[in-house]
This record gives sequence, structure tokens and C-alpha cells, in this order.
Amino acid sequence: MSQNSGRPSGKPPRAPAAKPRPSARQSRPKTDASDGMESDIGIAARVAAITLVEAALEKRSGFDEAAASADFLKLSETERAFAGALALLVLRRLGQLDHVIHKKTQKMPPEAVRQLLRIGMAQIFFMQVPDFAAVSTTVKIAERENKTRPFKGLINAILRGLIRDGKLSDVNPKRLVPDWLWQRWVQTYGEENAAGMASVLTEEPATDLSFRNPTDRDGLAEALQGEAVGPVNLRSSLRGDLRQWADYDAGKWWVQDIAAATPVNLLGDLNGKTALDVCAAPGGKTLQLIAKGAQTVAIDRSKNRLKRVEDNLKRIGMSAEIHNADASTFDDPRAFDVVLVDAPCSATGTYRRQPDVLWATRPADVAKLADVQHRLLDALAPRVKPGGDFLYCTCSLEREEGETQILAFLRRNKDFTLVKHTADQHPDIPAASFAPEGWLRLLPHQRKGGQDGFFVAHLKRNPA
Ligand SMILES: C[S@@+](CC[C@H](N)C(=O)[O-])C[C@H]1O[C@@H](n2cnc3c(N)ncnc32)[C@H](O)[C@@H]1O
Repeated sequence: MSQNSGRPSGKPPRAPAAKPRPSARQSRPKTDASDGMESDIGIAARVAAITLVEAALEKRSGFDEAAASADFLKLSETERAFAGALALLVLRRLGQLDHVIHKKTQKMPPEAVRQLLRIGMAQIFFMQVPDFAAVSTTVKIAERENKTRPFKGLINAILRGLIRDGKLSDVNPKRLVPDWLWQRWVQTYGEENAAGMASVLTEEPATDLSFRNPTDRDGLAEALQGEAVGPVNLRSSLRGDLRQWADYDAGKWWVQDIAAATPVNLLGDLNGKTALDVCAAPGGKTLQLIAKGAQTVAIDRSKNRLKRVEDNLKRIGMSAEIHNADASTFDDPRAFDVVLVDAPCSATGTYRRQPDVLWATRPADVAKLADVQHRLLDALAPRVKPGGDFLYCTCSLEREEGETQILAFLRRNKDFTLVKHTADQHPDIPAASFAPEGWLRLLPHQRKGGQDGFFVAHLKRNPA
């Protein structure tokens, strides 16, 4: 899934379509003016960051579950924001940090010690935390446990040595992602693309917004410190609490990565048309379909996530027919002008904002999800009116969830044809993202400042 719930953030925004993760800049990285606030953030927030990292490495939903746990929620808002930002930085730089640890130790220390070194280094090199605070809090945490106490001298020496060195050694992009994924990326996209894809991990993503209409977008560009990145989309350089941003309450925009906005942006005016958005939560694409004029039915299997669709619709002032159901068995005889399947997937394309997907995804997950996508495509195809549009997309970088899936669908369903989109028709989309076949393969490094990795295929059902 491209957007997760329950992520800690500075002040959790109530209802963006996508909840942005806490940003390190929110917690004042070295590049920002420091007000010394980190000195007030103590041991609890750092221990919480370690818990988040451990949970993220253990299983796919680990980060979100840990961030929603009672222990985490007991922390103050500032502590949660700091812990979330620190954990995400560690996950974004994990390969690089572990490489440094490897170089600085003769024998790889136990995992608990590595966690401490990782959070210490991330604070020193990537956050606006005074060096002394980063070292002393890390050593204090080491003192608390039998398994880490014997290593406190080593931790102290390594961190101080790195501060003296002044900077981390340059990172080989290959080290930023797990080896199996690197091999897959090289095999699928070539070494140069793989290196570009890995390198975006070192940049903190900006926040992309989608608007109801271009006039609102242009009118708010200055207040939101943004630049246009699509027909109704803005890339904002603002950080912090979204609810304080211009016209949040007026519901003129919602958070949506530009790549996630691309599938619906491909469609023309939908006034007078009907749309079925299955796999709709948290609702970014539902809002886009309605903004284009479609009378929209939104379905999602998750009741909790569907609540976010309702919240988003309410804030933006839109309405849709909503059903909590499994779309592959949803019994509804209606056919629609547009059917959108934004299928559940490995979400490997979202690693800029959700770096835990890199470390918690396993090759077997991809195969399992490809089966689900196959079922959804076959179940929803009959819901497309003759001559209607069938949009399929995933925020995955794996071919099994994109190209292979669509080629197999077209072999099974002679009633559908692929619509060929080209760079000339869409000057807002990086030319490199258009495949000769006509589908889009959006890679994270193809846009300045990055974008989520996405696959988009636009099919048409043949007229009756
Ligand atoms: C990639 S997310 C959708 C993001 C959403 N389209 C947006 O733009 O905000 C996938 C969604 O599919 C839902 N889902 C997974 N399997 C489903 C099924 N069989 N039927 C309906 N929804 C499903 C998940 O609950 C999740 O909310």
C-alpha cells in the first residue's frame, strides 16, 4: 500500500489523503538554524526511535504498529516527532551506517549495539543535534542494559572518532538498499538507473499536493512555497504541521505524491461520467476522480482506512458512494465509465517516504501480491463499460506487479486494448517514464527532487 496510517508526525495532520512521515527537517537538521531544542529531548525519544527501527526491520507493518503502540503514544508530541524522524533517517541510511560500523569495528558488534551506533551517527551527521548530546544520550542508553553496557566505551570511542573525522565516507549507492533488491533493480533497470534509484534515499522528500483545480493551485503557490509539478499539482517546500498551511481547512488541496497523482491525471474531463475506485483508501485518487467531475463509487476492504476516505472527503467538501468490501467479490451489477484499480502491492516504490519497505519486504511478498492483483484485475474488468477506461496502477518497482501483470491480463482479455501515452502528450511527466508499449514506469530518480516509483497502465474496453 502506498500510504500507511499511524505514522508519528510533528502534529499529526487530521486528514491529508496521504500522511507524510515526520521529516528530519521538522526536527531541525544541520542545515537549519538550531534553537537548541534537541537538548531538551531526552532518552525516552531516542529509545523510542530504536524501538521503531527494530520493529521496522522485523516485519512489514512493524513501523506502523510500533508507532501506534500505547508506549509510543505516551510520549509527548515533540518526542514522537523526534523519534519518528530519527528512526526514518536511520532506515533511509541503514546500509551506509552499517558500512561505517563495519569499517570501524574488527568484529560486527551485536544488533543492540549496532542500533545504538546507528541512532548516534544519524543524529550527528543528519540532524541538528549537538554532537555532545548525541554521544552522551547514546552512551547513557548503552549503560541501561546488560547486553550493551560492556560496549559503552566502544560506542563512545566510535562516535567521538567520527565527529573528529568530520563526515561520513561517501556512500556507494549500492550500499543504500538490501543486496537482493539491488540485484533486482540492476537486472530490471540497469546499473545506472539502480544507482539513481538508490541515491534518492539521501534526499529528504518534499511534500506534493493535489488541488481541486489549477486556479487554486496557482493562487496558493506562493503561500505554500511550491512549484507546479503537474496539471493540478504543487511541490511544496514547507515542513511541519500541515493543518497550519494555507487553506488546509478550506479543503483546497490534499497530500499526494506526484507519481501517485499521475494515473488519474492521465484522464480527461469526467463530467457526466461514473467512476469506480476500488482499493480507494485513504482516498487520494477518489478525490482526483471527483475533482474531474466523476460521480464516484469508492470501495476498500479496510474499514479503518475507509474512515480516512470519509474524513478526506469531508474536509475537501466532496462526496462519494462508499462501500467497505472486498473488491474481488463485491457483488454489484453496475458498469462504469472509469474503473481504477490502485492495487495492494509490495510498495517498494514508496521507499523515499517509507524506507522500512526496503528492509522488511521479502521476494515472496511480491509473488503473493501479484496473485491478488491478478484476481482484482479479472474481477473488475466486467465492471468497465464498453468503450470505458480501465486504469491499473501500483506503487511497486517490481515487474511482476506491473508490466508482467498487464501483459498477462491483455492475453486473457481480448476485449481490452492498451492506450498508448507518450511524452509529447504529457509535458509535465518526465519523458523517461514513458515505455514504448504505452504504459508508464515512473522511477524515483526520473524527476528532480524524486517521486514515488509507480507503474501505470491505461486500458480501454473495446466498444460494444
Ligand atoms: C495502494 S492502497 C490504495 C491507495 C488509494 N488508492 C489512494 O490513492 O489513496 C491499496 C488499498 O487497497 C485496499 N485493498 C487491498 N485488498 C483489497 C480488496 N481485495 N478489495 C478492496 N480493497 C482492497 C487496502 O486496504 C488499501 O487501502
